[in-house]
Order: sequence, then C-alpha cells, then structure tokens
Amino acid sequence: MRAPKDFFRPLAVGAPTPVREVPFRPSRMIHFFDPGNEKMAAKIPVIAPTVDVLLGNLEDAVAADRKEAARDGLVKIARATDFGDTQLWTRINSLDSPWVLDDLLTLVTEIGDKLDVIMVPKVEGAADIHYIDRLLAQLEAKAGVRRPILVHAILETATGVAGVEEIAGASPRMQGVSLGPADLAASRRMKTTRVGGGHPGYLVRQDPDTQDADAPRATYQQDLWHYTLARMVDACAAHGILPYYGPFGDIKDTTACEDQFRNAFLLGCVGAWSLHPVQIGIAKKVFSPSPDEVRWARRVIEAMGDGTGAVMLDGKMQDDATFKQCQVVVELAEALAARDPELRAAYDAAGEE
Ligand SMILES: CC(C)(COP(=O)(O)OP(=O)(O)OC[C@H]1O[C@@H](n2cnc3c(N)ncnc32)[C@H](O)[C@@H]1OP(=O)(O)O)[C@@H](O)C(=O)NCCC(=O)NCCSC(=O)C[C@H](O)C(=O)O
Ligand SMILES: [Mg+2]
Repeated sequence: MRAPKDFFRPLAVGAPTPVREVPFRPSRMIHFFDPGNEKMAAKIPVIAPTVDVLLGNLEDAVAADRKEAARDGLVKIARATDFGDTQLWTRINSLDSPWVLDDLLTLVTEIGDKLDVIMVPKVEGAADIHYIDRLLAQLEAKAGVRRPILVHAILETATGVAGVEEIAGASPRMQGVSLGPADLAASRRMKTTRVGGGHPGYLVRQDPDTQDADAPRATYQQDLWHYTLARMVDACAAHGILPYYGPFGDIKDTTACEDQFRNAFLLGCVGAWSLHPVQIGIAKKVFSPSPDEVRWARRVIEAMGDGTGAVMLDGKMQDDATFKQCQVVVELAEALAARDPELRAAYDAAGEE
C-alpha cells in the first residue's frame, strides 16, 4: 500500500502523472466486439459513432487459438480508425493466463495513445491492481504514452466481491468496476447457467390465506444481483469511480435486458455492456434520464432556490436531499446531451413544455 502522499506519484520514471479525478465521459454502453472476427471488425467504423465506448475483447468469448488474431486485429483497427469522441477500451486476458503479458506489451507499445481504459477480468484484490498499475507505468514510459491509461476491474469472483472496496480505491488509475455475473455465478457455485438476468426459481411466495389454505399464492421473482450490485455501487461512489452492470446474455430477450439495465441505472450505475448491436439502443435509452425526469428535476432545483429549506411541488415535499438528487439527474443529462444532439433536442423540448 502506497503512503497517501505518494498516491498520485507516477510509478515509473517518465510515466504520465496519474489523474486526480476520474473524468466523467458518457459510457452508457461498453460495446464488446471480437477484433479478430472479420465480420464484426468490418462493422466497427459504422458502429463507432453510435456508441459511447468500443471495447476490443481479448478474453472470454475469444477462442484460445484466436487470441493472437484478436490482439493483432485490435492494433490494426485502432490505427486505422478515427474514433472521434468515442472511447476505445480493451479487455485483456486474465492475470493468470498465458496471454496477458503479451496483451499489455503489445497494446501499450503499439496503440497506448489511443487506448482510454484497460478492463481487467477476475480481479481478486488490490494486489492485482497494484501489479497492473506498475506494469502500465513502465510500459507507458517506454512507449512515450502521454496520458495515463485508466483501469476498470470486473467483479466476477467471490474473493473480488469480498474486497470490492479495496479494489475500487487501489490506484488513481481506477476508472470503474463492472459486474461479471457469469463468472461470479461459477465462482460462488450458484446453480444458474445464464449470463446475468433473473431466474424463475429465485422468488418469494405470498403467505397462505388463513381462511383457505389451498388458495393459489402469488410468487415474485427476485433479483439475484441486487446485493452485489449495491455493494459495488457503494464502493465506487465512496472512491469517486464509476459502476456498471455487465453483460446480459439472452440477446433475444430485449425486454428483460432493458429491465436489468434499468435496475442498475436506478441503483447508481452509469452504463452496461452491449454484446450485440441490438443492445446498443437499449443501453442508450435506459442510461439516459428521460426528458420528463429531467424536466421535473429542473423544476425542483428552480423551486428550491439556494437548495436549503423545504417546499411543496405538486403535493410532494422537496428539501435539501431531493435538491441533491435532482442535481445528479440534471448534471448527468447535461453531460450526455453535450455528446448526443438527439438527447439535447429532447431535453430542450421538454423544458419548453
Ligand atoms: C452473441 C453473438 C455470438 C451473436 O452473433 P451472431 O450469431 O453472428 O448474431 P447475429 O447473426 O444476430 O449478428 C448480426 C450481425 O451483427 C454482427 N455482430 C454480432 N455481434 C456483434 C458485435 N458485438 N459487434 C459488432 N457486430 C456484431 C454479426 O457479425 C452479424 O453480421 P453480418 O452477418 O455481417 O450481418 C455475438 O453477438 C458476439 O459474439 N457478441 C460478443 C460476445 C462477447 O463479447 N462475449 C463476452 C462478453 S460477456 C462475458 O465475458 C461474461 C462476463 O465476463 C461474466 O463473467 O459475466
Ligand atoms: Mg467473465
């Protein structure tokens, strides 16, 4: 553990100075693609302007004999593409894999100036982040990278969940954390076989009718991920970094995907992963506050004046705390609208009603 006074010092001579605050850049969808898959790679110039983050995936879902093709493909795409203000991320292979060292050596050396964030899978604790932190500093110095590449951890082992607070605060490079429900389920020995989402067996049942013991009893499906997501959101907020829901594997079930994403949004997440083009629009819709909500939030802020005291608005009490919640909504809306002209128009129109 570094002493507090050294926390923001570069970890290698010649490495860029670490950031003091994670820059808030829209990242409603982190769009995964396999850079070694020619069909997907061909779509990247068209997809890039429609997403907030493009992520060249090198880890799970890329077969062992395609790892080098994926890595080389990412270098080629990064060099050939102007991403505008869309961020470029990568997910490297896990720290115990035979590929990760070459992933880092190649990517930082070849395209370090184009990479915004490196997503690290299966992070177990602060030690994993410290290892990556020092190695990145050495590679950035060697390659002459001018701004620090940030780090994003996937929370997908039971040990990682137990240490999420120390992971979130392990380095000034920490940009955020995503939930990895599929690996986490395996690590915990949960009895599911899905990538995220609910399960019909995880439910609570209405109490029996005292007059009629045989009367049907309603059941309510519960959210398997609530506990972990809530811990992750708190850890991220406490350390000033950003929380994300991860993947939703049932590509055809766009309704349940939207529900899962919305739960995460309401709980504090800023985005989710899109695994297929059909999930891009869902994430965009869900992780952008609706024009009605923005209009309401603006009304509360206006009615509250300096933000102290209490007022009634449409029969509802507003005070310092609702003022702060409304500021969160309006600040997010403004940051997203600055990048998204359609959203700007929708928010402006709502303001005129
Ligand atoms: C899920 C898929 C395998 C589905 O692919 P496919 O069967 O080809 O779907 P479609 O026929 O509907 O595709 C239509 C066209 O769109 C292209 N396509 C598909 N996906 C993408 C994409 N992500 N980006 C760009 N283009 C895409 C197809 O090539 C088709 O093109 P064409 O034929 O020319 O019309 C596939 O979507 C896929 O592999 N997605 C990514 C999966 C992935 O990254 N998985 C890893 C992340 S989840 C995870 O790791 C779990 C997590 O860590 C945890 O532990 O929880
Ligand atoms: Mg995983």
